[in-house]
Amino acid sequence: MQIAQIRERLRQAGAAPIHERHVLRQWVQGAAQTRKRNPEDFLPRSLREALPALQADLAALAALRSVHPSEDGSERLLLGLRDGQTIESVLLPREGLCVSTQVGCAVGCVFCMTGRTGLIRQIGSAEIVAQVVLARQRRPVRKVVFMGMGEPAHNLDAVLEAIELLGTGGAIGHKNLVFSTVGDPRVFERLPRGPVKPALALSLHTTDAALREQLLPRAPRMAPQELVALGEDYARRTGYPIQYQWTLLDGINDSPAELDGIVRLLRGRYAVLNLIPYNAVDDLPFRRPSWERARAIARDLHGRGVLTKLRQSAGQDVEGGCGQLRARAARLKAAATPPPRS
Ligand SMILES: C[S@@+](CC[C@H](N)C(=O)[O-])C[C@H]1O[C@@H](n2cnc3c(N)ncnc32)[C@H](O)[C@@H]1O
Ligand code: SF4
Repeated sequence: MQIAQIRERLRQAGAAPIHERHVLRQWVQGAAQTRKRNPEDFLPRSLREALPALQADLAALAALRSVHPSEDGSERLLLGLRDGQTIESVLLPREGLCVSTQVGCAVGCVFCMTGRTGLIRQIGSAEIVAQVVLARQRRPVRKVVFMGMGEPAHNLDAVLEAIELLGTGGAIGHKNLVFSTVGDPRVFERLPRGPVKPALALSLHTTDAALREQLLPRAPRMAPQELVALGEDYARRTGYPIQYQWTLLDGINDSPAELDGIVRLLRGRYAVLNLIPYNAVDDLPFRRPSWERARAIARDLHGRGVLTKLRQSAGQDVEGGCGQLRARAARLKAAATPPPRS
C-alpha cells in the first residue's frame, strides 16, 4: 500500500487537509503524541466512522514475527507483510532504525545476502512507514536509515513518499533520514528537489571502476569519480556530509593501491568514510580483515586527511548482515511445507 492511497481514502471519507495531517501524524508518531485533541470535536463524523477500518488496515500492513536482541543493544526484527513476504528492520542503539525498501534486490552485490535472490517485490511507502510505527511501539525512534534489504533508488517514488511523511508528520529531523544507495542518476536528480532532503550514504566499496562492476554487477555504470562529484554537490547543497560506505573485504578492496585511491578521491571532501568489515554470509568465499588491520587502515586514512570511521554493523551476533534472518525464515518455511503430491 502507498501513502497516496491512504490520503485518498481519508479524502473520500470527508477529511480536509488538516484532518489528513492529523490522522497520518497520529499513525506515524503513535496515538499518545496527539491525544491533546479530542477527535470527537475535531474530525468530521464521516471520517470518525471510517477510521476504525482504516486503522485496522494500517495495523495489518506489517506484523512482528520475531525479535532477535543483540549484545550491542540493537534488536533485529523479522516482520511479516500481508502477502506472507518477510522483511527485516533493525532497531539500532541511540534511537536509530534501519528499514527495508524492497524484498530482495536486483543489484546483486556479490557480498550481500539480499542480492542473492534478485528482486522479489517492491515495498510500498505505507509498508516502509509501518516499519517505523512498529519499531516505535518498542522504543523511541529519532533516526531512520534506509540501509536494510533493497536498493532505495530502485523504489524511488515509494521511498521518497515515506521520507516526506517521516520528515514532516513523523517528527524525524531531515538529516536523520539517511538514504543509502549504490548511486543512480535519478537519485541526484530527485533528492535535491524534494520537500524533505535526506542525508545521503553512497555505497562506494572501491575507487576502481572495473572492480566495482564486478562487486556490484547490476549497479548503474557510474564511475567512482562521478559519484563523488555528485555526492559532494548534494552535501554542499544540504549542509550535511556524504557518508561513503565501504564494506571491507580482505584481499579485495583493502590494498595499498585502494587506500591511495581513497585518499586521491576523498581527501578534502565534505564527507565521512565508513569502513564496515564484511559480515559473513553463508557459502560466500569472502573474509573480513582482522580488526587490527581494519584499525590500521582507518588510522592511515585519517592521517592522510580522510575523515574515516570504523564501524561494526549492528546485531552481528544475530544472523549477521541484513537479509540473513529472512533467508533463514524462508528456509524453515520451505522445509515445513510438504512437497506437492504427484
Ligand atoms: C544492505 S545495503 C541497502 C542499501 C543500498 N542497497 C546500498 O547498497 O547502499 C546497506 C549497506 O550494507 C552493506 N552490506 C551488504 N552486505 C554486507 C555484508 N555482508 N557485510 C557488510 N556490509 C554489507 C552494503 O554494502 C551497503 O553499504
Ligand atoms: S548491498 Fe544494497 S544494492 Fe547491493 S545487493 Fe545488497 S541491498 Fe542490493
